[in-house]
Amino acid sequence: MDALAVPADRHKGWYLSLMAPNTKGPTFAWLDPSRLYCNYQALTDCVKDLVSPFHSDTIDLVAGIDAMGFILGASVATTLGKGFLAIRKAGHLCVATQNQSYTDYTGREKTMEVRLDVLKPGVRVLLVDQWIETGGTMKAAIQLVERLGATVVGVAAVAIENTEGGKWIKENYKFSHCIPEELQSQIDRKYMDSFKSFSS
Ligand SMILES: O=P(O)(O)OC[C@H]1O[C@H](OP(=O)(O)OP(=O)(O)O)[C@H](O)[C@@H]1O
Ligand SMILES: Nc1ncnc2[nH]cnc12
Repeated sequence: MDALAVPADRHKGWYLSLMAPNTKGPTFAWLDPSRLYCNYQALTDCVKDLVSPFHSDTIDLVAGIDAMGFILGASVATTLGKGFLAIRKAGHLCVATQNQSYTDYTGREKTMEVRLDVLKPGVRVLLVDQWIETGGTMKAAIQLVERLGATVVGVAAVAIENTEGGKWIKENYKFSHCIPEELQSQIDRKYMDSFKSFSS
């Protein structure tokens, strides 16, 4: 599908067919949702789907995870009329931070960090990232927020894979994602049927 096209029938999750397949091998994530952000209607509908389960929740702040979680997180924050907090990969914040190490789908040990002067008891946070595969990244972000005494209201991502970690998040936190039930198995096998007709 043309990156900027908008179909007449915008069925649930229509924008997922804008995702590009990985052509670069196993050190990269397997699907590329960032192509859908190029399409204004796709990004708008995606963010609407992510916020919809949280309409009756009190949210003080949206936190997004470095790097692609910044795009969705900031869009979610402005849609909700809330501020945005960046959870960064370590080494970029020039202020006092709380750090958390974790392992993600690459199997490599990484560290993320968050500033100390925003999260505190009573602050209710919606965590946003682009994708949850092993759940290692999101679990580390949850730990960071909770170690500072703030509350995780919920977790939002374009997709939550049915891995052990993905299931743990779904069982323990309120969540939202954009994947219709009938497409979840394609997400879990990291190959969308729409890739068969994908042309860039
Ligand atoms: O559930 P996990 O196995 O922890 O993987 C999920 C993470 O992987 C991706 O980020 P990645 O670091 O690939 O890229 P980015 O910096 O471009 O967001 C994704 O956006 C999540 O942050
Ligand atoms: N399989 C995957 N597809 C897209 N983004 C990801 N981030 C982590 N794993 C991913």
